[in-house]
Amino acid sequence: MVKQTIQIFARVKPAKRSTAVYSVDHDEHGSSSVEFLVPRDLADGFINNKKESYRFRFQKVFDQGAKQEDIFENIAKPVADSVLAGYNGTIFAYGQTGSGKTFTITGGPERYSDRGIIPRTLSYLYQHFSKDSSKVYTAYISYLEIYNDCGYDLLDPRHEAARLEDLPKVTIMEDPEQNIHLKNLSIQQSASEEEALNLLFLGDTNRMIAETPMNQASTRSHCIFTVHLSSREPGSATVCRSKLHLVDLAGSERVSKTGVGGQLLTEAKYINLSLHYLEQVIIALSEKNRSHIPYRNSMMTSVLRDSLGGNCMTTMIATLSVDKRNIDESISTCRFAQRVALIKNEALLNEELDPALMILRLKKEIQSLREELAMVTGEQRTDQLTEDDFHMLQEKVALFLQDSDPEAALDLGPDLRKIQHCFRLLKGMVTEQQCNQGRGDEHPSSLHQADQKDQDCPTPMEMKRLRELLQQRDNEITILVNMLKREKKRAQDAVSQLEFNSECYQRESQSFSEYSLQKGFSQPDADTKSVGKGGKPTNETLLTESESLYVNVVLREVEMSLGRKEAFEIFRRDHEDRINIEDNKALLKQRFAEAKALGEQVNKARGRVNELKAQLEQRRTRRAAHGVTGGTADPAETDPVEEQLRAQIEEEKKNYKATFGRLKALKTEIEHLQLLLERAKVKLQKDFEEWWSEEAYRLQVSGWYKKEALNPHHQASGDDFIMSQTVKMVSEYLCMWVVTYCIGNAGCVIRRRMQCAVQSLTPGYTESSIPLTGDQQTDADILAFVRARQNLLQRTGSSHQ
Ligand SMILES: Nc1ncnc2c1ncn2[C@@H]1O[C@H](COP(=O)(O)OP(=O)(O)OP(=O)(O)O)[C@@H](O)[C@H]1O
Repeated sequence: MVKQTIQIFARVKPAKRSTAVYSVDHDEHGSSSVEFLVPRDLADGFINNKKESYRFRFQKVFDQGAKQEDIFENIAKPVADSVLAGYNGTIFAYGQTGSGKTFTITGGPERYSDRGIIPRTLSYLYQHFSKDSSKVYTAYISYLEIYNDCGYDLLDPRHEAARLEDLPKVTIMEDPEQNIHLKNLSIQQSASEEEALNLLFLGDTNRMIAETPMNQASTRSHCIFTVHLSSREPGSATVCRSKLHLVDLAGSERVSKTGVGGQLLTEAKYINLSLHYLEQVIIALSEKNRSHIPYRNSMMTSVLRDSLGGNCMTTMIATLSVDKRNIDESISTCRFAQRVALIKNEALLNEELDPALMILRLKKEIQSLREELAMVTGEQRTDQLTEDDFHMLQEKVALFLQDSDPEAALDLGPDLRKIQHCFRLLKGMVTEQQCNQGRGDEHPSSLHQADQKDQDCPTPMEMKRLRELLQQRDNEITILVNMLKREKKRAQDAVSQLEFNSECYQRESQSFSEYSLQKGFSQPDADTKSVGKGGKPTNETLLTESESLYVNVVLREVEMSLGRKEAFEIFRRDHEDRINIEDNKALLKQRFAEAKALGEQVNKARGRVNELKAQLEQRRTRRAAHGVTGGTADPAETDPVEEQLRAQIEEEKKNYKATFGRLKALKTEIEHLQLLLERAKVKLQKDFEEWWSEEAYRLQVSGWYKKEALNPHHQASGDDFIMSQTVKMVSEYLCMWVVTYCIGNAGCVIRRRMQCAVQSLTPGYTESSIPLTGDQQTDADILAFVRARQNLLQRTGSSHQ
């Protein structure tokens, strides 16, 4: 058992504005402290008015310049090591909103170097798994979000289709030993770093998708990313199980400071309540002689029960913002950390005997003892083996070769005939493999076969792994092909939808004019029929209005669909993340080129090794032949040429290994960049959808407004009404186009342009009342369009009279 207090660290977020006066000191024992100096006039609220200096001690304080790598090396790596050794570990980030919790735990969305604790820890764990061949490791992952004290599974694939509230809630169950179990939380196996990162990406994307302006889940929810690890030595029945929780808590600011109401206030209360319960648990734990710890008050404290005062090595990172206006919250965060530092945890090595493995082992032992006995007592059989026996033995040998367990045995019973047959089978396989290797030597790409013939020919375990890798790649290809097919279909659908919409538009315009002719709007007495006394519309007028509204809606949909694609292009161009996306794309391209160059280097090194090996082989054969034909050279004597060739081979091998290592690291970076780009794409799409529906709504409202304003035309002439409404609609449609095409070049915010367009269509506007963008070219375009529109209106008006 390891007794340890919770380790506390602080990280200061780089400040953009003027900062408060603070300093960070490191002492000779390796710990450090942060001191805030608060001038009297700034000290308000809960801060003691008389005190001006606040000093807090931490294991280490990371000032503004600290890199993500430093944070991982100093904070996360020791915890990951203890998790690998079989202890539970937790790292949680605590601090006010925007102080850098997510940046520290998950990382920034822009650069590869901004990867946070989770991706770096995953990388570290999987590297360890591949290096340590003394144990068999298995990793599972879960990702829980706690929002308004309800739990949600971030790895639930239904996230994309459903709202957060509609998803099944994760609930807490307790067994008689008071162990916590989470119902509805999936735990997914992850065989590689790539799979684990994909799960992290899936969870983060789900979290982002569930966000709405009213539900900024990332700020208001707690997230717990957990790696469930189990390890055992091959053949051993003792399993070591440990858990690593990486926790991003919700913002810790006080409700009064957030200045929110309604739904946000409810959320803020929940957050504060759960953080308040966390504080209560921490106070209770730091008090001596407290028997009851109120873990059950909130879901978060229940889930983290082991991490707080239990069987866990826990580390807290206090994230601090040193902007002047945030200083009180930073002091409050530090105070909280000081209390946390008093909590003692007792971490146990989580070893247990797996009963199933134990039974299996004992069964095997009994069986082999029986076989031994049969051999000793001479119970041998002499009749011939049947075809079925041969078949069964072949299968057994195949299974035996595939088994990754080095202690696996061929279970043949006390039957010499079977044992001998299996030996024959194995001999046949080895001979065949040697023949293949001989052939493979001639091929430059068979480095491993040729190069490591005598040292490291692939073991059955490696073969199995390669086979699985192949299978996985096949699956990935299938998924990608399906995705491509889907995308292609979607593109085709979009084109046919576009064609359909323009047809619709033409048809509707046509039917609209036919309809208006039928309804007699072009006849001079039409208005007397449709308008009742006092100018009030009769039922017939109302019917006409609802019909025209229908046409109006169709036209709007048409114009939206037609403009959507172009609008998306412009939206994308103007989006705040564009520069990052472009940078990442460029970086990805560069990395691909680097990877290609490294791949070529690897291949060259491989080729050179094979060439040198062939020379070595030739040299040996020549020397041997020379010895046989009675030459003078002594075969036992060392040959300097051979020595040199060997040295060159070693050198090339080193070169090959180093380049291959670099290529592998580059692959991880490329995969990460691809994930960053994918996430940026999802965000862009989501932002666009929001903006687009806002604009659609705005246009709808403006349509209603104009229809109301056009009501006097109903009374004057139905024909005028139809004409002017059609003109308005068509011009609005044109406006959308002009706005998206012409003005787009100016690079101004598209929202503003749409507002200009909508405002220019409202009755009673003048040229001078049109809001302009400030860009000369753009403003000239807007004014030219508005004038053209006025001319069109006047011309259609006069030709009508
Ligand atoms: N150490 C840092 N270096 C550079 N940028 C940082 C750092 N810490 C935070 N940021 C940036 O500050 C912004 C806010 O950080 P982050 O989202 O991590 O805060 P948070 O505490 O998780 O907030 P919330 O409670 O809303 O989730 C982000 O844009 C992030 O990239």
